[in-house]
Amino acid sequence: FVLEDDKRALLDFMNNLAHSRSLNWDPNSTVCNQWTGVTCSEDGSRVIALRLPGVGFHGHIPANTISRLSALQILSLRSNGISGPFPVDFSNLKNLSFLYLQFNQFSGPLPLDFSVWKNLTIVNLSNNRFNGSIPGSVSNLTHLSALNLANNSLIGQIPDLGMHNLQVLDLSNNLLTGVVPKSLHKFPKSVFVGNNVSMIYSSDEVPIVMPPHQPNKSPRDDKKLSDKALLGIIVAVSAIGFIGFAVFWIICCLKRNKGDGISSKLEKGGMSPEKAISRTQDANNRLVFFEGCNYAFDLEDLLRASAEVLGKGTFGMSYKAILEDGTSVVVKRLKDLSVGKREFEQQMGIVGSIKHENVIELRAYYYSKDEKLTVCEYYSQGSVAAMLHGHRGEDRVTLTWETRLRIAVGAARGLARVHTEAGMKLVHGNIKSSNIFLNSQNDGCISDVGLSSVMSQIATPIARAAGYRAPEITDTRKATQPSDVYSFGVLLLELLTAKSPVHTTSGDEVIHLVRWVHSVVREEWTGEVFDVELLKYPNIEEEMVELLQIAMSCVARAADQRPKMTEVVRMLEDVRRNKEPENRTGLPESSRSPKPEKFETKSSGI
Ligand SMILES: Nc1ncnc2c1ncn2[C@@H]1O[C@H](COP(=O)(O)OP(=O)(O)OP(=O)(O)O)[C@@H](O)[C@H]1O
Repeated sequence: FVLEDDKRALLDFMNNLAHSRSLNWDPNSTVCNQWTGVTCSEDGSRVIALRLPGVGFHGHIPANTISRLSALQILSLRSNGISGPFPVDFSNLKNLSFLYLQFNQFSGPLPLDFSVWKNLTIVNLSNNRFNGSIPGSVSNLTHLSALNLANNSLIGQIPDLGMHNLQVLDLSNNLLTGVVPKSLHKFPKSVFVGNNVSMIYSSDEVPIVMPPHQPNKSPRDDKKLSDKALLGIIVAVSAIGFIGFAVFWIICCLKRNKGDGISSKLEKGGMSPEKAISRTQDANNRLVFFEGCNYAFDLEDLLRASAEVLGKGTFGMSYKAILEDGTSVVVKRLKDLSVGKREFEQQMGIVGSIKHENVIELRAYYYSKDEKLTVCEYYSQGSVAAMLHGHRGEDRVTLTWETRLRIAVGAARGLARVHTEAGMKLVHGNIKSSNIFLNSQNDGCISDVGLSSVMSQIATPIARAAGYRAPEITDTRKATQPSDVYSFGVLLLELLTAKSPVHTTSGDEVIHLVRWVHSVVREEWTGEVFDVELLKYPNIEEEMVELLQIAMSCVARAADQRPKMTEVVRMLEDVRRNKEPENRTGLPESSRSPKPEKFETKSSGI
């Protein structure tokens, strides 16, 4: 077997199973490093893990596809809509250790002979429509540490699953009958709840009958229930599910030893475990992905991903989450939305449709009563704010003039693109250096598009945000395209001066960057404005002055005197064009704006 065979098996699988989100499995690219959800062995010779949760697969798993990946150790097809029987040919996957098929629509009996998978460690087949009995062969799996068969329609007696390593078990909400084997009495009662089984305790020999089975509820059934009853059921099922899931995932996380999950981080943020889990259990509240998103994850992935707090922003906490397949994403937890679900979805729909190299793509969002999340890619170089104002020690990398120009031009192009959306009406509303990142070409790109208009008014303006706000803006939700231009002008000043929009001097004097630049320029000490770090670059003075002029036109006090973003892009490209021979916009030489003879500012009245 060689990797080429595995590649063909994967392509056969993808091409023969319908899926609603596209996978970046280009036959001409390298399987091991580029294909979403695929992990290879260290020597790159075989595929050892396939993780494709939440890809929108539906239909039966095509025969003789995945089963050809004979070196496969991890298979995760969770949270799809896969139907049909458990694939018989999976018995060829002799090295399988982790099998996650939960939240699908598999039906029919479980495989009779589990002993073919000698290495199986974690099996999760919960939330499907499996029926028939639990095969006794499961007890031959000596490595098995977690088995979740909850929320199926399994019948018959529970076999003696007293394997030494089994630490997590969930058989709840099936149609099981009879007496729970003694070897399983070490597990909590919640493991068996929702069946018709009894437990005989050796101490008093009194049978305890477990509550009867509650059939799985589909969203269609839910409609028949009153809101109160529904709430009750959700809370009850959630609480039961939580215990099983929590223990199950704790084991997984401990095994992977990857640190705190985002779920716990969210809970620390003030949400009760029941509420947190009711989110994961509610099939209607799925992450909404945008077209072209190659990510293969679902809410469950996010909640259990290893997470790190990035910081608290104006609209809530941001977390970096590392998913099962190693992808890093940023999850922003939005607090205090000012709009309802429909308006939020509409706005996210507009933002998610923007595909531009200078706009950080919104990959997915999530909306429920308790939680509103947005998901975008993680930019490892950090924000422009961190680059400009972060650690100034010896190991600090200074932003070169070339980089600053690339940031300015890129961010301007991104913002100009945003302004063309929603019938030329979309507003960013929160342009600032902590929302600007560097893309793979080291060009600036902007994040947090369109959030300000769906969030509540910020009661007490945060000083760092206030420095970017146009003078006419009193309500943060009512930002306009001209006010975005003002904020962009402040960003340009920040790039030129390396000073924060509002900062204090050593004598505790509060300095407002725009006013300070105005006063310095008015006194004709223009040279004093620029970051001292820039002075080491030869022959850039003229360009710096040009950039300063553009910045000053953007921060004009009167909104109608500010240029449009398309104009700003053109002016910035002209500055850059002087550095590069190639013509970036294709504009003829004659249409470029003339270079200033002498630095002049438009009267801004500040
Ligand atoms: N996509 C991303 N990649 C890397 N870091 C990010 C990303 N998005 C946000 N961050 C970082 O996470 C931290 C918190 O971001 P967040 O956007 O919540 O707050 P902010 O930018 O400080 O303020 P605001 O909410 O007003 O935008 C910031 O340091 C920000 O630079």
